[in-house]
Amino acid sequence: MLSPESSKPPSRGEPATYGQGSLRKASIVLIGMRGVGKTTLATIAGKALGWGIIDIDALFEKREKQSIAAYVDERGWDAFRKVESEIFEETLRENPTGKVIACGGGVVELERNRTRLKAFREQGLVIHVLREKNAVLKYLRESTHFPPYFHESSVEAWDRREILFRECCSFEFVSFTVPVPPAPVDTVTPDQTLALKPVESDFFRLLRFIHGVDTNKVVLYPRGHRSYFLALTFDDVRSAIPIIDDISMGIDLWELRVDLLKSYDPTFLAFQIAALRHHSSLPILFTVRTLRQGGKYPDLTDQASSGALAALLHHALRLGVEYIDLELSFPKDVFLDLVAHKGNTTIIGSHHDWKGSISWTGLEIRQIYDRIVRRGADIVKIVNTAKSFEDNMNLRKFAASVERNGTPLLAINMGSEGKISRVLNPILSPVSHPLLPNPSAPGQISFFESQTILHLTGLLVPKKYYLFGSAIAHSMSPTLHNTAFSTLGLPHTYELKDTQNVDDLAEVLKSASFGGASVTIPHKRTIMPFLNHVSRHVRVIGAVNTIVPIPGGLSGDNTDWRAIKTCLLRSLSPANAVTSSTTALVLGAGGMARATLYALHRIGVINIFIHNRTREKAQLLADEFNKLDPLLKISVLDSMSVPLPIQPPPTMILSTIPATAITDGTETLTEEIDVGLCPEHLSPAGGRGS
Ligand SMILES: Nc1ncnc2c1ncn2[C@@H]1O[C@H](COP(=O)(O)OP(=O)(O)O)[C@@H](O)[C@H]1O
Ligand SMILES: O=C(O)C1=C[C@@H](OP(=O)(O)O)[C@@H](O)[C@H](O)C1
Repeated sequence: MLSPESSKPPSRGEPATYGQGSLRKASIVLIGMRGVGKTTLATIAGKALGWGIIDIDALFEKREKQSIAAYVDERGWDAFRKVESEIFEETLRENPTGKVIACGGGVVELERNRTRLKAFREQGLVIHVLREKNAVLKYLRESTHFPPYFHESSVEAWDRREILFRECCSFEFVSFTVPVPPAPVDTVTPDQTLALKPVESDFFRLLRFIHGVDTNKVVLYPRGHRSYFLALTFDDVRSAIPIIDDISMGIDLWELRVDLLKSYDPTFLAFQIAALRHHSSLPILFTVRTLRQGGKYPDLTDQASSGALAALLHHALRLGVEYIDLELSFPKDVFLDLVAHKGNTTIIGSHHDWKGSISWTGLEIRQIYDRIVRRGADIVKIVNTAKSFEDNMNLRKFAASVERNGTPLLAINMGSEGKISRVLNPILSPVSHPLLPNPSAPGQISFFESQTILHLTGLLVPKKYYLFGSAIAHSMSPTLHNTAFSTLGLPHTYELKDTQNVDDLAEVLKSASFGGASVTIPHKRTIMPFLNHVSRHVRVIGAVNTIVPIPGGLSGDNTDWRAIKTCLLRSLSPANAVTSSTTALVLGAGGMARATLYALHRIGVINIFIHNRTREKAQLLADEFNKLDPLLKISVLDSMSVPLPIQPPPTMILSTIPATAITDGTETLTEEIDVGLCPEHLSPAGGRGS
């Protein structure tokens, strides 16, 4: 979101894959069945966090100077468990912070270990790792290094232990099986970590959420924009995966209607949530509706059924869902207990009235709102049923009356006469999609329909968006943006504004219909005097590529560096995670090179070489950035045909020069430059120095 920002220079040293902020150092303990990938995940996470990695199985073998299989064969399981427990206890005691600890699969067999894990959970993180049963059992069948269990099969041990892992953990993580190149037992090779990149990215999403570094929440009321969620009404969420790109268009959040799923088994649910997360970055709302509430979950009739619901909702917290919906009619103790343990999960307290027996103008509706607030919900959701069109007006008046209360309200009317209330509701409006099996509530409309109504009723004003630049006829931006607008039902347009003279843009910038612009050469710097604010990134990079009108004027930002940063982080494996010896090579010393240096600085790369046709320009740029942060060591590389003067070879090589010449038909604006790379720059070890 663009906003006027302070002139404070951004700090460096952002961990390469984790993000900045309140990085808590409490150690992470990984538990789970044999072969699910605890050691592998500990290696990936430890490297990316820059934390120590401890594998308890490896410690055992080191201490006993014998393989676990040989030890168990010689002295039996009880003797093994005794020593394992001592090592486990010692490891947890001595490493409360800064370590990722992989436990042996049988650690939960002893009650004292389980008690220890539960105690550890209070100060650190105990994460239960899961993987597809078939894939793990296949691995176990093929592996020869495990001692056999005496009294049961792997499957029996699995089913029995799963309950114990769940009982002892703070969170659960599904490590989906990806094809990995083979490696010796209990080792994780660089090629494997690269193949396991999707696992790393799933795991860090969970970690960022748990630690509050990025809780992936929908921004409510961002400058008048509305937010939407789509209720997934499948009995198995994997049915949504092939259409996920289509159905996610325009929405901010998934609602997983858990009551409609074909099973409420905790492992099935863990895989359902993980599958959705694996394919979409949108946050998830976990909703359970009972039969009486219009859903499919059995009605609560006694203590046992309330207990089962409470367990299901607690499981949602364990899965780290971003939002949970709690009905006001759920037992009060269940509601309050969930609120007390919510961590970074947002609680939506909801009330549904299928008959429309409560009026929006009476006292009772206010009492319902207040009761939900008193229970500790973060957002109140009241769904009534419209009997007349006027009920929608009364709803909006009620919403206005509680607006200053502080707890956001999502209020809609069901039924055909209530449709307009769905359009007018500003936050988290439930929408349907034609590709879904059926709407989750009567009167639900799609995102596209909602935008069309907003436009036709004058509530969504058409805006004009532009690309400012010269010789831009080839740009794909109009096609991209206009396709998005028409697909989403938005009335806006995006067009090219092709000019060499920046003053030609003044009129467009002042026009009431101006919605925003992308900026390219030659205006990235010269546009700045026309703007009221520029972001702190722009101040360092010295170029604007995005203009957004905000209250109080025009704001300029630079998103080039973000794209470069994202691209780099996506391709860095934990094996070549950024350290103080990581080196980067940048070609070119123009505007894009500035954004590149900035992106490198933000991910913590301090050793940078710049090569440029004109040496002086590269030197000026290096000097300027070196002054920004004394830790930076940027130097000029005179020739591309010699190796870098320091080892290891560059982990990243970034070209900021045009791949082809750019002309405007008459004049060559930039030439095509052929840069030959020295073979030593392209180390087969990818900058890992080996
Ligand atoms: N997500 C995954 N996809 C594919 N293979 C995996 C995954 N996670 C782990 N593996 C592989 O499974 C095997 C067991 O992993 P390991 O980390 O040793 O498990 P654990 O420590 O839980 O016994 C290794 O061969 C590893 O490469
Ligand atoms: O399941 C078990 O009882 C065991 C699992 C192994 O650990 P991993 O799960 O780390 O492979 C290892 O501790 C030992 O073979 C016992």
